[in-house]
Amino acid sequence: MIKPIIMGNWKLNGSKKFIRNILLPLNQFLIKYYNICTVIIAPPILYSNFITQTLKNIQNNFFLGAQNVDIHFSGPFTGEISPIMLKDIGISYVIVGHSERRLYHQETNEIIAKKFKILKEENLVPILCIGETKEEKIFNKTKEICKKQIDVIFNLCGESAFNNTIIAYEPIWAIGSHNSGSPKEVQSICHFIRNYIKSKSNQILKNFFIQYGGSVTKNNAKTLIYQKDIDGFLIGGASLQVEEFMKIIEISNM
Ligand SMILES: O=C[C@H](O)COP(=O)(O)O
Repeated sequence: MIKPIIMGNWKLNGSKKFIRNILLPLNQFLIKYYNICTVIIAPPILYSNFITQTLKNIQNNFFLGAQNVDIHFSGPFTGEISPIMLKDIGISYVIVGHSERRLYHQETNEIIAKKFKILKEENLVPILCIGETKEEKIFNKTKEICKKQIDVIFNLCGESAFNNTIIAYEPIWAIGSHNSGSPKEVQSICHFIRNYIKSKSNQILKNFFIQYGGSVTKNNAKTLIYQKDIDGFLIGGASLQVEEFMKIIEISNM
């Protein structure tokens, strides 16, 4: 069995107090899971330094991630953060293509592919979010949408694009909805995604993982993580509650 990769995406939430309350106990808790589980937290990026200072002895299985990156390495791009800067402050994993970025910041598949590419050039691990809207699901277009979101990456980055990467399958209708979709249904899409990526990769795919995201809680984590093609979770709301998040980590390692 592979080590589950559990990521908390804090989105636009957090404060110094919140970090102390959540991350100090979480860091301690992770001692138990040394070497059997990878946990990543993506806070608002400006807190990264405060987090490393506060935690001091950060566990080896605990990483900081970022929620976004720019498509440039440097230059006159006000308000942006480059992959070089992320690497410089010790970030290893970066979310790209989250549906909230696609929706509220007009990020197209093409922009997302550029972000994916620049991260790979800096040897950072992109976590590419893909998934369909409710309407697309109703019209049975889930696979078509996922394919499209994947193809644009292959087109820009070549056949080895998905080595050392993660795809987070996040159906948009499931995000923050208290409805994760049935584990069987999620498994079947994750299986499709893995096979599709394998079929388009020119060589044996190395270090490629699939996370599921969308209303993951301690109540549904167990049946979801038991699915063959779900290697971990990308968690929003439940990552903001320390007890709940720790329970999900515990369940994912049973
Ligand atoms: O990045 C995380 C996802 O958007 C899932 O959010 P959620 O767990 O609150 O549904």
